[in-house]
Parts: sequence; C-alpha cells; structure tokens
Amino acid sequence: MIKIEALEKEYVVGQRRIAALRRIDLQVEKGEIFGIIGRSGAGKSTLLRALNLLERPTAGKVIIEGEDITQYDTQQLLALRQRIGMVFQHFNLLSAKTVEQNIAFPLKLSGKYSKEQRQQRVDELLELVGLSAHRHQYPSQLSGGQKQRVGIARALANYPHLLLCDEATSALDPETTQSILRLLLDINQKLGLTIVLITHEMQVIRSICDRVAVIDGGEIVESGEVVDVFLHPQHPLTQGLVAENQALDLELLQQLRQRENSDLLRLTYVGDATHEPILHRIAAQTSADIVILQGVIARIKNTPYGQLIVELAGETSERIKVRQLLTAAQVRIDDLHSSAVEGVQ
Ligand SMILES: Nc1ncnc2c1ncn2[C@@H]1O[C@H](COP(=O)(O)OP(=O)(O)OP(=O)(O)O)[C@@H](O)[C@H]1O
Repeated sequence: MIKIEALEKEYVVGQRRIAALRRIDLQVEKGEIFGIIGRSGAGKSTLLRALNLLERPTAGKVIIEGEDITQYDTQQLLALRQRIGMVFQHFNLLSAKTVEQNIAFPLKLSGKYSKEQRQQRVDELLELVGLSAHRHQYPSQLSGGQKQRVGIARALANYPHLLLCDEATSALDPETTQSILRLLLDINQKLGLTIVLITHEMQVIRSICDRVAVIDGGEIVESGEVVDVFLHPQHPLTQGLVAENQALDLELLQQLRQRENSDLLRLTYVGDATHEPILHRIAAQTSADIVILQGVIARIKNTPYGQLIVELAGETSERIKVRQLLTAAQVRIDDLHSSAVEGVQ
C-alpha cells in the first residue's frame, strides 16, 4: 500500500541544516495499523506529513498504491489528499461550526456530493463515532474525547483509503485514550482502512498496532511485529520505551540479593501458553525452587502474553532440567544476572 524508499528531509534554518529524516525505508501493508514511535524531535511528524506531502521530502520516494506521489502535480496532490484522512492531536475543528457542519466540511470542499448525499454521509459518520446526539453542538461544548471523535469522523468523510493519526490521543486522559483507540481499531476492522499513527507512548502501539517502527534522530532503529518488538526489544531506545510501559519494579529487582546457586530469569510466553499452568507443572517435576518475584499477564492487541521474573534455586542439574522443560514448553528465557538487571526491559 505504502512504500517509502530512501526518504530524507533536511530543514535549513539560517546557516543550520537539520537532518529530520535520514534514509528511511518502510513498507505499510493494506489494512494494517502501523505505528511509528519515538521521543520528541525524533522526526515522527515529519515522516507522517511526508505521506501526504504536507512536508516535501528532500530526497527519496513515497509510493502509494504503486504511484510515486513525489512526482504528482498540484491537481493530483489535491485528489490524493482527499483519499488520505488526517487526525490531529489538537483536533483542529472549526469552532464556529457545529459538529455536523465540521464533518460535512470536507464533503462540501470536494464538490462531489449533493446536499442529500452529504447529509446521509454525515448521519452515517455520526453513528459510527457515537455522536448522533451531539450533532448540533459546537466544539466548545464537547469533551476532548468527543472532539477527537468529530476529528475522526471528518477525516473519514471522503471515504479515504488511508488514515494518518498525528498523536491523536496525546491530549486525552488514559480512559478517553482507550476509547479513542478502540474506535480506531473498530474503524480499521469494519472498513478495512489502513491506519498509520505516530505516538510517543508504547501503550498506544501495544493496544492497536500490528507493526511498529521506532524512530530516533531521523532514523528507523528498529521495526517489526508489535509482539516481537514489545517482548524482545533490541535497541536501547525501544527497551526504554517498553520499560516505561511495564509494571515491573526495576528498583526492587536491583535491590534483590541473589541466593547462592540461583539464577534470576525473565520468562516470556505468548498466546495459548498464557493460559497453561506451565510453572506449576514444571515445579512438580523438580526439586529446584521456582520463586515468582514479579509478573504480568496482559495483551498486545489481541495476543495474550505473560512475563515473569523468577528466581530459580537449587542443584545445577535441576536448574538445567527446569530450563529444558521451560524451553520445551515454548517459554523464552532471558538471564537477568545481577549485572544484567539494569538492562531489564
Ligand atoms: N519547520 C521546521 N523547520 C526547522 N526544523 C524543523 C521543522 N520541523 C521540524 N524540525 C526539526 O526536525 C526534527 C524532527 O522534528 P519532528 O517534528 O518531525 O519530530 P517529532 O518526533 O514529531 O517531535 P514531537 O513529538 O516533539 O512533535 C526536530 O529536530 C525539529 O526541531
């Protein structure tokens, strides 16, 4: 659906040149939710805005449905932007217009629809985002979450193939964030719409994205399926972002005094294994002690996973046996010896 090849963007401010994007290569598949995560200033907005050429790249290609849009003329660009919806962090609603007028606005601009068709489309969209009862209200009379629902409905008005979300939940509280994320997921599933979002929060990626790219200093430092990147982050930046999103108490782990003949392990299991009493079964087959120090069972989008920090103590042969049994049960083992504890994700 989208292919980005060797994309670069340089801003020139006075005598200074700022490399905002450096040789970015990315591919987004049709129908997926693709997340781009990074710290402030990493280049997320520049990259997102390059997808509809609100930001013109300095070099490289942006290929959407087989066409390199960097070669488009003004007319083609206008048509393209109607097929790409955009949702903004601060909603960007027209304050003097009602909810339904805001949603109807892009339909009017396109000039393609009669008044009746516009009204019918607005009704559908109000229903989709759950705001039918608020149609005559003005933005100032709405909560942040409701404003974002209007922003989403407006972005969907012209039947886009692609939805770009620029920190769409960053101005919202955690509960409202979840409800907006559920709405985006619902839209993705109901309409088969491809969504590309940028965020600085791993929670957003974890809740709804299929794949993720991590950006730092204008470069993609890690990318892949969210389950893989979240559970086995490779780059220090990704490890930091994942750690911020986990309820594991790292300080407590660092203070732990390990017993003699013991290992400190992180066990990770994904999918059906999450519901199996694996540790219980293994404990029954060994004289080693398996002490659970911390643990979390949660979901990454629709995939359940568990992550436990355990101390494994006992005879070397028994500890080896436990490791073999864990591996046979598809449990991933990471050793967290005291020196490695600082790197716990
Ligand atoms: N119009 C501009 N002129 C000059 N420099 C810019 C411009 N826009 C962005 N930059 C610079 O480019 C780099 C990437 O900025 P960008 O806004 O894409 O990052 P970001 O990851 O979206 O950050 P944030 O999360 O804070 O919005 C930064 O160093 C920023 O200062």
